[in-house]
Amino acid sequence: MTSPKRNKAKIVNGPGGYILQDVPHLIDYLPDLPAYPNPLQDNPAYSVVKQYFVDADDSVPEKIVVHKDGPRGIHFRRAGPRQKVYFDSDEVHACIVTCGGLCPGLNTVIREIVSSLSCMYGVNRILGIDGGYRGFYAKNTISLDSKVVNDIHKRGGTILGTSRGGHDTAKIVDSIQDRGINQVYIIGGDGTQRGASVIYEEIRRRGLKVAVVGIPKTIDNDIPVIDRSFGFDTAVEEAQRAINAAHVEAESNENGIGFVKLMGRYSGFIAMYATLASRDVDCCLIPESPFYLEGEGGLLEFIERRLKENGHMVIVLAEGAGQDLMSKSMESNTLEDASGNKLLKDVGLWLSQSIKDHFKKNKMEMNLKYIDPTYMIRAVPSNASDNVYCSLLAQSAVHGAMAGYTGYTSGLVNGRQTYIPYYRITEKQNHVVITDRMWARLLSSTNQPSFLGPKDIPEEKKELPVTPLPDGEKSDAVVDIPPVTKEVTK
Ligand SMILES: Nc1ncnc2c1ncn2[C@@H]1O[C@H](COP(=O)(O)OP(=O)(O)OP(=O)(O)O)[C@@H](O)[C@H]1O
Ligand SMILES: O=P(O)(O)OC[C@H]1O[C@](O)(CO)[C@@H](O)[C@@H]1O
Ligand SMILES: [Mg+2]
Repeated sequence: MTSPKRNKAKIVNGPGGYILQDVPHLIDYLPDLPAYPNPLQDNPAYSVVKQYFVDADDSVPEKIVVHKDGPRGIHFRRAGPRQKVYFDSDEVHACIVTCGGLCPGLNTVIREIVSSLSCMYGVNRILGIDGGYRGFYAKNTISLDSKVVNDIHKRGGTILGTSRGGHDTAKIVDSIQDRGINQVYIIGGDGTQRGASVIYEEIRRRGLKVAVVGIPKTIDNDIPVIDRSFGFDTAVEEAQRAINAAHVEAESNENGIGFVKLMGRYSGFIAMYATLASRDVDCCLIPESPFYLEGEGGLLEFIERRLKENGHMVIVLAEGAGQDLMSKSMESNTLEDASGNKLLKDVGLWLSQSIKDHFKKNKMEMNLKYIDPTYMIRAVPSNASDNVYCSLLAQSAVHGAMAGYTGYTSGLVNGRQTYIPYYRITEKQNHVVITDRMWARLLSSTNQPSFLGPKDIPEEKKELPVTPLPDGEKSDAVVDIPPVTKEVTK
């Protein structure tokens, strides 16, 4: 096996095309750090477990569908407790920060980081950073212990507060250094993980013994590599309530249309899964699948047809869908939020109005009810399945930091907890792949048009006799994990 160059991607190659995309360790740049036996070995809860510690060589494959003669492919380091730790419990001074938009489960992750540090590793100095990255240098900190966080998983939001913008690397690392913090847990989406990566680089440049750990958060499920993000199940489940209401309204009115807008700036996962779960949805519109309004095969023609057939219909729309269509008919929008994310226009209002105008013009009766539950969905506490997921994620994050790993995001890959190097998390976004089977499943469930002409389907898709393994995209592997949803009666 060969080792990588310092400070670059840590890649380990093995036989049969095995590749480990490893994460940094504090001893990569502080080679003389002492190690200690893991205090968990004396923890009565684990005394009965046969093999509690993770084997140093354990790794998890990125793709589990393989061809018999194919290479073994990319692997990630398996998360979990190690025999040796690189922090003495008394020496640990940890902090937790939450950044970006809200997401169900944030409080559960905070609670479990605190519990894991204090109950498993006997750590008693844990700080909460108030209000996102800028809280490191512009606000006071909050002391966290098991008592303070005891009930927080039952609440939505984040007890620490969050924000966009305000990432000043030098000021943040100065604050970490001045306060003597040596473990930094950063919970947030793609932007946050980019910020975490820069913080890690600066800490390494300064030669500090500080572990920087990311925990991926995104209600949109737009973070690549991982199976799904925490809070996503809850969001899909909560979306059912809005879709149910839309269905009731649509059914009770002549030519009723129930129209629901869900979150999903660039990725339509919530809309796709909420549609599949509900079975009441006639049409799902997501950013990845362009559509058009007028003419043969267009959305308006489909709506007319469905109303004639059924007398009512339900449409689910992700907020990022149809933005190009809207900007053709409105002034273009260059506004950004404090983090530099483009601010979207309300496609729901625009599309509802376009549908209303069309029916008015054609003198057809139609009753459209527009429901926008987006912030209500984001603000709920996480459901049972997400609570378990958040807890395991947080425990894995803590085990990794205690074992001296740094510069990684803790994440679930093919059902296993792993440590993923930042560059894999930040290099691209996870999108619904509309030429994959999952989107086809949705189309066959709603019977909506694909809005794709033959020219839009790549040549190789039409001709290949066998399915190639997806290359860069997580594709089926990402989307095949069904969210836990409440049963919905039609
Ligand atoms: N390239 C970057 N370098 C450093 N910091 C960044 C970068 N991109 C974003 N950040 C910081 O990360 C924080 C969160 O970013 P952002 O608002 O984009 O949300 P996010 O983490 O992507 O979450 P979500 O999109 O799910 O709401 C902000 O404080 C922002 O300043
Ligand atoms: O909280 P804000 O800034 O309004 O952000 C809303 C955006 O955040 C997200 O929920 C992602 O966190 C997107 O789905 C949505 O577009
Ligand atoms: Mg983001």
